Amino acid sequence: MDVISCKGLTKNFGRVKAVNDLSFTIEENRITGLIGPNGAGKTTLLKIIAGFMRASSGQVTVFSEDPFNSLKVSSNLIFVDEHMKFPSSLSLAEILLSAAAFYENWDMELAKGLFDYFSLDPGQQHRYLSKGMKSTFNMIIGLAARCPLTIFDEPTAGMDAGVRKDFYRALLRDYLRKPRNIIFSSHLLGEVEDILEDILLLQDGKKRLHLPISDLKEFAVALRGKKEAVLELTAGQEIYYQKSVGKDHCYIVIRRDAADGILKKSSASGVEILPVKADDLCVYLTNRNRGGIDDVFDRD
Ligand SMILES: Nc1ncnc2c1ncn2[C@@H]1O[C@H](COP(=O)(O)OP(=O)(O)OP(=O)(O)O)[C@@H](O)[C@H]1O
Repeated sequence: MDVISCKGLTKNFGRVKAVNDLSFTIEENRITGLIGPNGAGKTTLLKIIAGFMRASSGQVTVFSEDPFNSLKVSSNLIFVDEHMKFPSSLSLAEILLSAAAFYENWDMELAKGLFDYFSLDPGQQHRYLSKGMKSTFNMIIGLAARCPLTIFDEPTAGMDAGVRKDFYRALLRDYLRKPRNIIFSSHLLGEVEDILEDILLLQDGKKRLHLPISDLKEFAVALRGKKEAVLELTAGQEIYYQKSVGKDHCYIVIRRDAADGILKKSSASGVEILPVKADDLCVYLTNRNRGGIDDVFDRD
């Protein structure tokens, strides 16, 4: 069953198309990573899915309903981001108690376990938490709420590397115990790829890729060797990334399935075939300049 379905979804802000003709479906009980560079449209898409914002055109259904103004969607969803607000008079311990009364599937044991593990102070007020501690507390609410649709929009703002690692592990452990629909947005795939099942890669509001993470890891290959040999082998192929290596060598990334014939010829021409890491590939696919930052310096 599809939990989320979008067809031709578009959101305009004046002349900016934050979400541009987006079509995809998300099946039940998946952890999907929504990945893309700054301004790709991740938050806008998540807000439309959550029903906080109406699309300009196209269709979106969540649990088979239009999420905008839907009680069914809002009561089955939690949206975790750095802007989460709680009543300012409540302490953290009181917020946990109110959350327990509010969320049907709330797991207080999990909430308290994580709360103690991260050494949060029950008497503290949310607004006085440091940035990283605020994100940690919001993440605890997001996990313990055990909502059928759990959306994390860049949830790790301010968290140090150790807390981020613990959070990813906690998310995975809890998901395995209680599978549900989780969408997790991030600029960086590298840190989160081990917990994701699928990835939806956005660029300029458009879908660049939507596939299982295991397929993404096999999606492209790099050819490295003498410039003329690599250019000859990759002639006519769509090049995702290209850089010079030393004076007369180069490194070019192309799609693996386009490279079948090339792979056979490569050893004869002394060209190496290398795997491409999933997070590097996402950066290459969403970078407007095929040579990355080097393009700025290699103009002449
Ligand atoms: N309320 C708004 N009014 C006008 N433009 C907006 C508004 N919200 C978003 N935008 C624009 O829409 C585009 C997509 O923004 P969005 O915040 O969805 O991207 P994002 O992928 O979440 O970015 P980031 O990773 O930097 O948070 C950007 O060009 C942004 O400036």
